[in-house]
Amino acid sequence: MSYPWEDWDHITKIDPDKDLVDGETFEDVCETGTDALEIGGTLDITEEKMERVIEATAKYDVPIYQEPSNPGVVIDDERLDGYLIPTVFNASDSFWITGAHKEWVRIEDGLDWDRTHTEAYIVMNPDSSVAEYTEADTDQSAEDVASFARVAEKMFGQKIIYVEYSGTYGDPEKVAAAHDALDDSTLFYGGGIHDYESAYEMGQHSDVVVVGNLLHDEGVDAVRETVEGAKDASAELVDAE
Ligand SMILES: CC(C)=CCC/C(C)=C/CC/C(C)=C/CC/C(C)=C/COP(=O)(O)OP(=O)(O)O
Ligand SMILES: O=P(O)(O)OC[C@@H](O)CO
Ligand SMILES: [Mg+2]
Repeated sequence: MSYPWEDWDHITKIDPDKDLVDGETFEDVCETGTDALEIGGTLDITEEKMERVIEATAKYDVPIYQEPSNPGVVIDDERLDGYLIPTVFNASDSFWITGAHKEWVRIEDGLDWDRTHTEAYIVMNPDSSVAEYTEADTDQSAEDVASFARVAEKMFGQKIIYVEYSGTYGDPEKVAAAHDALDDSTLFYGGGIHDYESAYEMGQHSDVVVVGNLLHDEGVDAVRETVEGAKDASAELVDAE
């Protein structure tokens, strides 16, 4: 079976609680060359805010996925290509590993399993709200990160492994260790990507780079540069094979 993210190099993560830069539109976001949009954030996500982003982005060619931060914010909307449901492998509170998922499945009947996929997060920035929220143990060496990645792929069948440094640029050595540990699963990297160089570097050590804050802080021109960095790194990896 093949999955859409196997062809992606770059994702733009849109926080429905934050605005775009003045004068920019969601059409501009869709024209950056990014391969997919992930809509979600940790704080203050409401149904109205989610719907507003879906409404504004669904008409373009770029696939859109919701990434819910808790079961209460999932939107049932045919225009979404699917749902990317996090599970945090290094959370201390099991609610963020399987508990929230159990609650979700218990309250929702008729989940669309064909459009529902999981992302195995390894949360690495202790100062991020996602680390606090999930009580993640971020003190992980490169070997630890690689081992989590391998466990996620081989023992838990995860198709997407996500090394998450949300808000800060990560350690390329740890990201590379996760990448090397995987056979077929797709490695997402996110955190602090802010220009061509940073996207290019992490693009060399992962399959897909995820860009979040930059869109809301700097805007679409900056995001476009990161698309170029990620695409150039990916093209080189393909050439090297
Ligand atoms: C079962 C369902 C439907 C949901 C559970 C989902 C889980 C386990 C969520 C855990 C938290 C998580 C990994 C959320 C994903 C989104 C994310 C990392 C957002 C980053 O949040 P920001 O609001 O940008 O905050 P920081 O950058 O400060 O971390
Ligand atoms: O906001 P940034 O630091 O780009 O991080 C992107 C993403 O991994 C957040 O979940
Ligand atoms: Mg963030």
